[in-house]
Amino acid sequence: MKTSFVLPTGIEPLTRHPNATRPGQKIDLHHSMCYGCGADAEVGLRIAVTAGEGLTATATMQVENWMQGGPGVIHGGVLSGAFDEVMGTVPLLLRRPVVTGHLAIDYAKPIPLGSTVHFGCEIIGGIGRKIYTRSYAHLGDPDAPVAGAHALFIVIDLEQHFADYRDKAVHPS
Ligand SMILES: CCCCCCCCCCCCCCCC(=O)SCCNC(=O)CCNC(=O)[C@H](O)C(C)(C)COP(=O)(O)OP(=O)(O)OC[C@H]1O[C@@H](n2cnc3c(N)ncnc32)[C@H](O)[C@@H]1OP(=O)(O)O
Repeated sequence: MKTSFVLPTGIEPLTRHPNATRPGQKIDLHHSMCYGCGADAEVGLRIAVTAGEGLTATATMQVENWMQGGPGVIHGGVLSGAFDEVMGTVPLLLRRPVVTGHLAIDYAKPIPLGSTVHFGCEIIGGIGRKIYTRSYAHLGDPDAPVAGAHALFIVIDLEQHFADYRDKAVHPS
């Protein structure tokens, strides 16, 4: 798939944490009100990410009517959010919390409402606190991708990063 994302030189391989979620199990360490994965979010993508071998994962998302952009197809921003969620979850296999620094999406085909989008994702490697990932999406045939993505995630101190915002957090009612 065509992309203009350029990976920097000097990316080092990274290693799965020994206590990481086992292959085949859902990576389930985020909160229930998350727009990307939360079951209690008022509006959300409800993406389930499953750990794969090594530093890989898979995920699925149902394309619902509220996700419409162009007539009959998913909005590009919704797909972008889905890639962000999938790729942002995979660094948990390193047991390192991250936030998105840079996200790049390549749209290859329109995705119809009612589809199930399947995602594959892997961690390419890292440099210091920077973790690079890539992902692709298909509608059932992995040899026919409909979109791809690359991202840079930055490892954060979870407590410190959200310290000024926790009083604004929304909780399940
Ligand atoms: C929801 C979150 C929960 C997370 C916890 C639990 C995780 C559970 C999984 C859940 C899955 C969620 C998946 C969704 C994830 C989001 O959507 S997160 C929300 C969107 N992202 C944000 O809000 C981040 C906002 N930005 C920031 O807070 C700050 O810019 C950052 C990213 C923390 C970096 O700030 P900093 O710590 O001061 O570090 P800084 O020195 O600026 O940057 C570090 C390095 O990255 C480089 N860098 C930073 N930005 C860029 C860039 N855009 N391009 C290139 N290089 C960059 C810098 O140049 C620097 O490089 P070196 O000098 O080390 O070579």
